[in-house]
Amino acid sequence: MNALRALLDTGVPLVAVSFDDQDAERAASAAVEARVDVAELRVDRFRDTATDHVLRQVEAFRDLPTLVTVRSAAEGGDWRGTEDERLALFRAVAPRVDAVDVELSSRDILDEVVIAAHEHDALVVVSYHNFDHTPPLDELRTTAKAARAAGADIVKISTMARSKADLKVLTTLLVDADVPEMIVIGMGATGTASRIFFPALGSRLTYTFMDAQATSGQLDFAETFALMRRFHPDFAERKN
Ligand SMILES: O=C1C[C@@](O)(C(=O)O)C[C@@H](O)[C@@H]1O
Repeated sequence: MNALRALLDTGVPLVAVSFDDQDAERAASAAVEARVDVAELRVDRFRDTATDHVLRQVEAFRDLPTLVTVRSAAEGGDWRGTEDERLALFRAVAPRVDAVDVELSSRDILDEVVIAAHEHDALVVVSYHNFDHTPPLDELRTTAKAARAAGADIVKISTMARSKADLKVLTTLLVDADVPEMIVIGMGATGTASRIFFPALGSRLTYTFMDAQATSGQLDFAETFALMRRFHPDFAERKN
């Protein structure tokens, strides 16, 4: 059974920590010790993206559910290789991870990534990021539906929240979701509340960091863990 799916099936909100490839064995044992739910490996931030190296990093996190992200530059990531190389990496990790995250805008490889992941029972997060602003609700709904239609097991929408109105748009998107599984994140300082409170409205995963902050508005793991315990009784119970 896919370990991430089993966790999602409990319905309890999950906390992910994003990692690069620095000292993976140490980072992985710290994550297990801290009771992290999901390790997001940000392969686009690795110093080395050779397949063997990437597979060794994945192996280092074997005791945790793993989610591999190779974020395109177009959506704020550090990937500088070709789309063929990116697809090859997704194919190489698919048999060894619980999930992959691929952007809806990565049209040239999206279908192939979904096929490769599903062939190996890995879940697919189809994502949309907007580091500039939060688009209107209708537009986000269309994006979420397109992500679902593309084969997403989980649709992730992450946009820069600059106002309460933006948070309202994201809240409505999440609450009135007509796609089943969603992760919704408001980035930036105004969005920070969403990282703790959207899980109460059904957002499945909140992202944190242990070493270096990955995105503006993120809280570190320790603070997130404490706040999640404080505001989510089911989370507190699972982490007792
Ligand atoms: O897309 C997301 C969410 C994120 O950007 C955040 O704002 O927490 C962090 C990324 O690592 C992850 O892939």
